[in-house]
Amino acid sequence: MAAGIIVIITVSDTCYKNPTNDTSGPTLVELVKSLFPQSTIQTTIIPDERKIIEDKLKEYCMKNADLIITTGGTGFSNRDVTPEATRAVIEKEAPAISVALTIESLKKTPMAMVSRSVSGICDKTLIINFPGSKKAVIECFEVVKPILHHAIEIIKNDTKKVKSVHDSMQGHVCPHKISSVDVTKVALRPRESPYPMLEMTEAFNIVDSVMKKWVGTVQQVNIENGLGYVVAESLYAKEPMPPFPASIKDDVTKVALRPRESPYPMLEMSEAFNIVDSVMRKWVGTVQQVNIEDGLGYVVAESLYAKEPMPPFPASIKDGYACISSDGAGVRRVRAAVTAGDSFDLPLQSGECARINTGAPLPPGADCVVQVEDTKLISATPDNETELEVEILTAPKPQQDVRPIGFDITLGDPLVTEGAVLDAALLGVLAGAGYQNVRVRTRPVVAILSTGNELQDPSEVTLKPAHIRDSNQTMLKALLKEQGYTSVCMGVARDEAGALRASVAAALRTADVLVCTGGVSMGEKDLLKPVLTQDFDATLHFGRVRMKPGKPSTFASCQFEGKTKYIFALPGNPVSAYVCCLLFVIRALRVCEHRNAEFPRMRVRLTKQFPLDPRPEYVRAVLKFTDDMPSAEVLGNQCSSRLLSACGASVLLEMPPADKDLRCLAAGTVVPAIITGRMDLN
Ligand SMILES: Nc1nc2c(c(=O)[nH]1)N[C@H]1C(S)=C(S)[C@@H](COP(=O)(O)OP(=O)(O)OC[C@H]3O[C@@H](n4cnc5c(N)ncnc54)[C@H](O)[C@@H]3O)O[C@H]1N2
Ligand code: MOO
Ligand SMILES: [Mg+2]
Repeated sequence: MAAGIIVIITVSDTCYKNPTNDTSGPTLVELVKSLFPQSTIQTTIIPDERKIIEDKLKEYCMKNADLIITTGGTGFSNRDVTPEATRAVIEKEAPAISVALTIESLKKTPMAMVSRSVSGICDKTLIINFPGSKKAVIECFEVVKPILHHAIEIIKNDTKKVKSVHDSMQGHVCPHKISSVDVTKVALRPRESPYPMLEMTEAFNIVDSVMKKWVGTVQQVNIENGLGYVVAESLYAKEPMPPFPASIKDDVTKVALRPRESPYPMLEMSEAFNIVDSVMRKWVGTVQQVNIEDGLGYVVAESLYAKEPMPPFPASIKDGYACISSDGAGVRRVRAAVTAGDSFDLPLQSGECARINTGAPLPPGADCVVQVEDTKLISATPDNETELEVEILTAPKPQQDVRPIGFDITLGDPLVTEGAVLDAALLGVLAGAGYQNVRVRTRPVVAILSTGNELQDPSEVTLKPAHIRDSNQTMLKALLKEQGYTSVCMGVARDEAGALRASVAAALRTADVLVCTGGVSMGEKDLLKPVLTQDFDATLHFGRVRMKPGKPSTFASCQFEGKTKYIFALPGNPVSAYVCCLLFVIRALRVCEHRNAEFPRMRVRLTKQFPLDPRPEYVRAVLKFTDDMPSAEVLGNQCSSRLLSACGASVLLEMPPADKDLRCLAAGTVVPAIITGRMDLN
């Protein structure tokens, strides 16, 4: 066997702190040396940290080590995580090795039962876990010794096909076919692609296994900028939430004069939606110009047409030879070469061809392209740098493998029509068509305001008695961003008429649409509705909706400094704010842009039974796509204060209200789901 790299990793907190404690590592080195005298043996000592173990294993797999033997961290204690780290790195498990180790070790000691060794293969590397003691290492090595050479040999041989693809992906040429080809010798280039044609599944597996070895690190982001990142640590509640017992209903005993019934009629959802639509439709948007770099998600306000055809010249679809089709099959003189970006003016004559590349313009006179695979080299210059004659093996048809002028886009074709939403492909089309700027419909400026005497800034470490941190501003800003809208945060207003008045005025000065949370229900500190009506002369379009969560949802508009402003005063409970922002605010913003305001819906199957509320309920859930119909897993307790119930949600299940005949939906019931989030969050 060719000499390779063999790695011994000692996994142990104590040896890491003091390497002189390591006896099993050096013992293993001696054993390995005697079996693989030609190999390079590398050793390292690392602590019992899963991420560090994984990264070390990946690092040596990347270096194409033949064998990695770990010693330590296989037991039952909390810190023993070597098997878990190994399992995360290997692509194929080799369970028989671990079984053999266990059987043989059990003959010596029942303690073998508390070793959880894992063995397996990652690409070209065999990884085996040994326990941590010197004695165990000697015994285990005896067990695997007879198979090591053979196992390593098989793993190496089996990877030929994969290796050629790995190499080509890494910019190396495929070794067994064209490693000797000098790219300047055009005449010697292969007439068949040397790269094996993989099936999609093979390609996916290779991408996965190569990318799995990417050794990422961990970085810290501020929660303001965290949207979409994958969390690298588990975080735990430092305080209970709420930190004090909170009454579900306000204490009504002390404030003699407030109404005992809400004066706001309870609207049905359909009525509330109709009101949002009809009020927001009156928003008079204008048109603004954006650079295509910033255009993603905007609604186009003008139709744009192609100013040039695409391609602007007849272009080759293949790497091959531009020919005259009426010449038929047979030998041609290779008159010249045209690569992409070149132009070529001299017309081809009968009996001639020009070497041509994909995307290059056809020379005048040529009317077809013959791909290189369908040709044979007849003669070349002695240095092989130029082809002189090639044989066209099959008679070409006119226009074969040619994209004529305007094939993709004809001059004057509509590229984008008014009302389209700019996505990645459209922006690419505009870039390709020479449009740098595009006129789009303006969007209302959105401001977010939290209200509540109990709220502290999220950055504050210590909570004052009876206080909580403001989660709504951060959440709503990110939620709007997820849905494609920007917003500005206006801070927290105290539950006092003067403070609310000042904060609302500041927000309305900045924004067209104000989204505020809290202070809209029945408590004596719920002052937002009276402040809006009395101080801003606002029209309350609705103040209560039959929905859960979100019952006291409020929508108002007013004139402020000569402009119409719109206020969504959402309930303070974080989940109510989350759901109502999706259902009302996003809807309103889409109406302003004259877009389809409805989220798409799909039918999904409940995995568990669900008790119904008297109000129609919007239940946060994730979807699993294991069956014909997606199944919906409800994200735990749906209390409107528990924002964890919205974490990772991709849908809001539309649950019907309970009635006397139907109080609970059985598992398996099909319900409509409003698609509000991404389906691929883990
Ligand atoms: N007597 C009644 N009491 C309540 C009713 C009712 O019909 N009759 N409705 C309940 C419902 S339903 C909801 S929802 C809430 C809505 O309350 P408000 O909109 O008045 O909001 P607040 O009272 O200010 O706060 C409610 C809850 O949310 C917490 N909160 C507020 N803002 C934030 C924030 N920015 N970040 C995190 N948490 C926040 C606040 O501390 C409260 O716990 O009213 C019920 N009461
Ligand atoms: O409507 Mo509230 O949002 O049920 O908790
Ligand atoms: Mg309240």
